[in-house]
Amino acid sequence: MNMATVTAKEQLKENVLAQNAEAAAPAAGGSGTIEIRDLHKVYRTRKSSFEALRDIQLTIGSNEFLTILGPSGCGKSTLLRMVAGLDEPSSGMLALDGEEIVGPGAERGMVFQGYTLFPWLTVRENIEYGLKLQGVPTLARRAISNYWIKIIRLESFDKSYPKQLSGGMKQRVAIARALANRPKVLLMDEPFGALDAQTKLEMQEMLLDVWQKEKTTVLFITHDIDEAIFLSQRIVVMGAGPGRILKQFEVNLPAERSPEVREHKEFVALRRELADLLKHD
Ligand SMILES: Nc1ncnc2c1ncn2[C@@H]1O[C@H](COP(=O)(O)OP(=O)(O)OP(=O)(O)O)[C@@H](O)[C@H]1O
Repeated sequence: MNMATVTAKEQLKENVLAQNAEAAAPAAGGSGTIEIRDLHKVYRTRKSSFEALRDIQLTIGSNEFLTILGPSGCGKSTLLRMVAGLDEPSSGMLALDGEEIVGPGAERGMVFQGYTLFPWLTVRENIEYGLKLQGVPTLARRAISNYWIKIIRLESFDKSYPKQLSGGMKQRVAIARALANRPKVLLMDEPFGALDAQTKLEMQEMLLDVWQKEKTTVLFITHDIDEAIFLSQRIVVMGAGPGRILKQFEVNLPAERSPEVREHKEFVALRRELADLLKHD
């Protein structure tokens, strides 16, 4: 076989893989709009009850990057768990594209702070996991995982197991695994909280890059003011006792955010305003 034939064959294989990737990955479709109305959450035990969330009203638009910022214990994770369908409201309603959320669903991908990869699966197998469950054929799964492995720049780690990866690498795989299923909504609970400062900044840039390509609605949780401003289009600040929305801020910074944006006067002013608000709550 001469070189030209080999190259043509490889090209053909690439083309088939690419077509499969497009065909197999369900289009993100729908809009990914989340509506939260009159939401209350009370945790009850036999002896006591604790009001974790009071009167939450929030709409998160299609493809919006919205961050919930607030101190420890203000109910951020409780709220996210309800959007994920992992917990039920005591009263009120949550809906995705007009359909009430009554449990978990593939159209909502999740990334947590703790590394939740399957330790017995390789990087590639972790990314392909959800696709396999959905019955996506092998060739198409391979094409999709190739795409994601490239985006998260782990080409030489596709056969590695989670224990062989750094914290940042594991979180990149977790993001790829969630997005490989093409969810309408990506729910992220302090996903970079356990990373060192430099890795955290790199991950924030990677996430913005991916979000701009994928056009998914992102609901992100953090208690890091700079992280919230750098990533978001809108920031919702929550306070504790009981957990409630204090104030919302539009982030009027350019969509393309380079690290220098942190010196922007809008950024600096918003940082000050948010810090004041959190300090006085
Ligand atoms: N299953 C539960 N039973 C009883 N109380 C709970 C339960 N889960 C959470 N809480 C309480 O509800 C409040 C909100 O918790 P939540 O984890 O949502 O806060 P958070 O803002 O995400 O905090 P952190 O930033 O520390 O993760 C806390 O006071 C917590 O103790």
